[in-house]
Amino acid sequence: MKLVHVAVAVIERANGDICIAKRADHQHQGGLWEFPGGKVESDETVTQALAREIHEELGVIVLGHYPLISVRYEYPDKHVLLDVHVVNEFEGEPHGKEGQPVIWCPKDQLASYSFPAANKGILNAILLPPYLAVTNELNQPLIDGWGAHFSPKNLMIYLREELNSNNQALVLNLRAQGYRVTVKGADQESGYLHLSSAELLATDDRPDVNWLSASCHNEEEVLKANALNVDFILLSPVNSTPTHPEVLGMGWPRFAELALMAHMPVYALGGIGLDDMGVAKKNGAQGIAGISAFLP
Ligand SMILES: Nc1nc2c([nH]c(=O)n2[C@@H]2O[C@H](COP(=O)(O)OP(=O)(O)OP(=O)(O)O)[C@@H](O)[C@H]2O)c(=O)[nH]1
Ligand SMILES: [Mg+2]
Repeated sequence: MKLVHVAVAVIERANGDICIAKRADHQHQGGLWEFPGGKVESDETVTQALAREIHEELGVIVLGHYPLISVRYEYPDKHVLLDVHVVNEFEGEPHGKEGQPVIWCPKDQLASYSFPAANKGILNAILLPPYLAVTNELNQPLIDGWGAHFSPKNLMIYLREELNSNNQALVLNLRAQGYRVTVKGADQESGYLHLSSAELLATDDRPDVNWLSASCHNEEEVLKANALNVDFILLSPVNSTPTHPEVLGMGWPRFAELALMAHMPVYALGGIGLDDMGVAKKNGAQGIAGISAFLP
C-alpha cells in the first residue's frame, strides 16, 4: 500500500493548551478528534505543508515549530506517516474554516477525547518528559542531584528494584513532587509498569495499566511493543558501554530506523550522555535515558 505522508501540527498556546479539531464524518477516521494537518504534496517540504494546511484549515499563520515525533502507522485501509511538529509560535486564533469543531484542550484532558489509533503515540510524546533516569537504587543524595538539574516535568525515573520498606517513602515522595516513577514488578496503584525485553516477548495481552513501558534492542521487540500498544520504549544500546564493551551499539542510523518503526515515543539508552540530547532528537528520539549519565 502507498504510504501517505502527512504534516501534523500540535499547536500549543502560551498556557500549554493544545488545539484539536474534529474530523468530518465522511473523512478517513471520520468523527474522531485530530491534530490539524494534512497531506504533504509531492512538490512540498513538511514545513511548507504544515504552514499551508494550518492556514487552510484554521486560518492560522505558523511562525515557529519544532519536530515532536514521526509515527508510521498501518490502518487496514491506509498507511500513513505522520510527521508531527509542535507549533509554538503562530498568528491568529484557530477557527474551523471547513466548518469543523475546533477547541483548546488542556494537555491532561487530551486522553478523554477519541483520536485515531495512530495518535496514541503523539499523545504520549506530548505528555512524556525528555529525560529518563534508570537507577538500581534510590537514595537522598541522588534525588537531591536530580532536583538540582531537572524539574518533575523534565525527568521520569525507572527504579530497577521492587517497592520495599527502604525505598517506599522515597518513591512516594518523588511522586508527590510530580515525578513519574516506575518501579520494578507489579505496582498496581501507581499505574506504571515496565517490561524487560524478555517479559515483553513473553506477554500476549497488554496488562491493564495506565503507562506501560518496555526495554527493546531490536526490530522484533519494537514490533512486539507496537502490537501490545506499549506507551514508550527504551531502545538500547545506541553505543557500546564500559559495563558491556563486548556488546556492539546499534549506532544512530539504526536507532533512527527502529524509532520510526515504533508507534510510541522512544528513549535512547546506552553509551550516551546528557549532551547527546540534540543528536538523539535528530534521530527521532523522545529523549535520553541513562544510568551513569544521571549519577551525580
Ligand atoms: N490531520 C491529521 N491526520 C491524521 C491524524 N491522525 C491520523 O491517523 N491521521 C490520518 O492522516 C491522513 C491524512 O490526513 P487528512 O485527511 O487531514 O489529509 P488532508 O487534510 O490533506 O485531507 P483531505 O484528504 O480531506 O484533503 C488521514 O488518513 C488521517 O486519518 C491527525 O491527528 N491529524
Ligand atoms: Mg486535514
